[in-house]
Amino acid sequence: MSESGTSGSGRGNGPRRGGSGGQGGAGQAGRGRDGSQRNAQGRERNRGPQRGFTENAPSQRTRRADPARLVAFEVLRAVAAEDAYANLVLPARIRHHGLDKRDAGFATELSYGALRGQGTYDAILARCVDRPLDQLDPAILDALRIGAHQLLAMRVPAHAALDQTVGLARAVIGAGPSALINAVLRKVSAHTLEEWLDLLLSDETDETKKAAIRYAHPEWIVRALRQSLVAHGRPVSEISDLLEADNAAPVVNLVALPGLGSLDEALEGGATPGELVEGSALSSGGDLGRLASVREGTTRVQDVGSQLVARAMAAVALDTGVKVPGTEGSGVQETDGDSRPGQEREKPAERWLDMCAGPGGKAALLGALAREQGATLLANEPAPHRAKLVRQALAAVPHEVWHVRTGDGREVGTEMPESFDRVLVDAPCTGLGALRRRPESRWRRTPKDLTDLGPLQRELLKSALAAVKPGGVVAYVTCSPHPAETTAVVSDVLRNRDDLELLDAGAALDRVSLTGHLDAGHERTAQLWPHVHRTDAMFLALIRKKA
Ligand SMILES: C[S@@+](CC[C@H](N)C(=O)[O-])C[C@H]1O[C@@H](n2cnc3c(N)ncnc32)[C@H](O)[C@@H]1O
Repeated sequence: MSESGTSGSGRGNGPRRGGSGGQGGAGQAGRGRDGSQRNAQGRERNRGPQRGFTENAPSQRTRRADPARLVAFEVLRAVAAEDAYANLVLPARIRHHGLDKRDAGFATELSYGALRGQGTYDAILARCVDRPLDQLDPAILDALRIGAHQLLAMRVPAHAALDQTVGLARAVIGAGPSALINAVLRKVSAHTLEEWLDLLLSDETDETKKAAIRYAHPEWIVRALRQSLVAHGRPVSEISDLLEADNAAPVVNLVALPGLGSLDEALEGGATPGELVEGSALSSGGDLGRLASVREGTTRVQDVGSQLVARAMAAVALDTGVKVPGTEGSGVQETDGDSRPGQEREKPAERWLDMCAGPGGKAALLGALAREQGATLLANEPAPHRAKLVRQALAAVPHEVWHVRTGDGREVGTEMPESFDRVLVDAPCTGLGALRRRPESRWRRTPKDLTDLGPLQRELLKSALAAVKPGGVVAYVTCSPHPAETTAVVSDVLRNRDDLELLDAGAALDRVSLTGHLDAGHERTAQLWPHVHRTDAMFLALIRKKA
């Protein structure tokens, strides 16, 4: 453990309401660098004027960069300057600097929290800097964001947050800016996060602007998520819970590939059985590489929402032309014509297609399910490096079950018409339903992404509908709840087509869930939510081509 006050890390969250700023986490009592005592929640910090800063001038303070803070700073710099993804840069920087487990946790919390909370922190910093933030050197601004997150949302003693952030700036930006950083962070530390929010929001009447600052989301995303709640039949009053859920670090979910993997080792190691879908568990944290089944690839990290939609696609009834009266369109109650007693016929193996497979999370689960059901899977992905990841993901599934195609999904419908029994279109989307997973993405996305992706999403769905056999089912999935990429795509593509029927996706999800009542369905499509189901906001529509 470093001596730099990193022992007081909170959980991997963005800014939170509440004076202590921290919730959850180990919260052990400890002594800071200056010997000050912290209680179990680290609450000696955030006391405004009472806090005992060292009176040293910045030039007399720490001159070295604490490795955990340096990692966080490098992550923020790579995200801002190189358009990097934090979740890819962070592990590489942690390895490069050889951080131990605890410092790695601190660096994760600091970098993810500072990135998620950027909107709130920038609003606070703007009150503490004597010029517009965009006139600051971007590296200084990133150092200030790191300092603000420590001061306002982590259980780091204020003096350590200041001293170490100034030390970091001296080491990596230069001596000049350290006085500015010191002065600004002192101003930031004069209030708790809740006090800052009161100050910032006291004169604000616009509810969108208020939510944007309080929950650190761009205003357009606040509006988009409100619209999404309404479109999927949920009360708009849930918006605060949804925005707050985006700021919580997601628990790592595991899936044991059916028929191939086992969760025993994970459960013995402290994982908790998943409550929503069979074969899943909530990881107890730590290095998952310690689990042999994870190393083999038979147990994988996968959001429960992804597991549910993949299982629903694999389980939904195909239209074999034999109907049970009163169950038309349910997608779950029709009998399989081939399985009637006394009339058994050799059933040809089903062919499944995962049209947008990279990096292969759902393909691995579908491959395992296909093996169990005697089906085969074609996993398609146009980007060669992602197609390689799909092969790696599928490596644990016997090779005769699957094949990876590197190509454009829009061409599959014409190249392989009416060839597949089940098709998954996990369409490229804005990812507005997975903001908690990608801390920087909310600041990177723009409303234009929604309009740009629309034509591709429609073409992929049309291609899938051309590729599916009569009686077969297409699952259209996004990790976004926005109506422009969910319900609007489905209704546009289904318009004027009497050969297609929308199955009840909510019922199909219920059927593969452990609870049997997810309450995700609305007008025959289904939407999962981080604040309701603790999953990514996955959308599912199931479209069957009439036999
Ligand atoms: C949401 S991701 C799929 C995630 C994947 N199903 C999984 O569970 O790991 C969308 C994928 O679609 C791919 N994609 C983009 N354009 C495509 C196209 N024209 N045809 C097929 N796939 C495409 C992207 O490269 C990306 O890998």
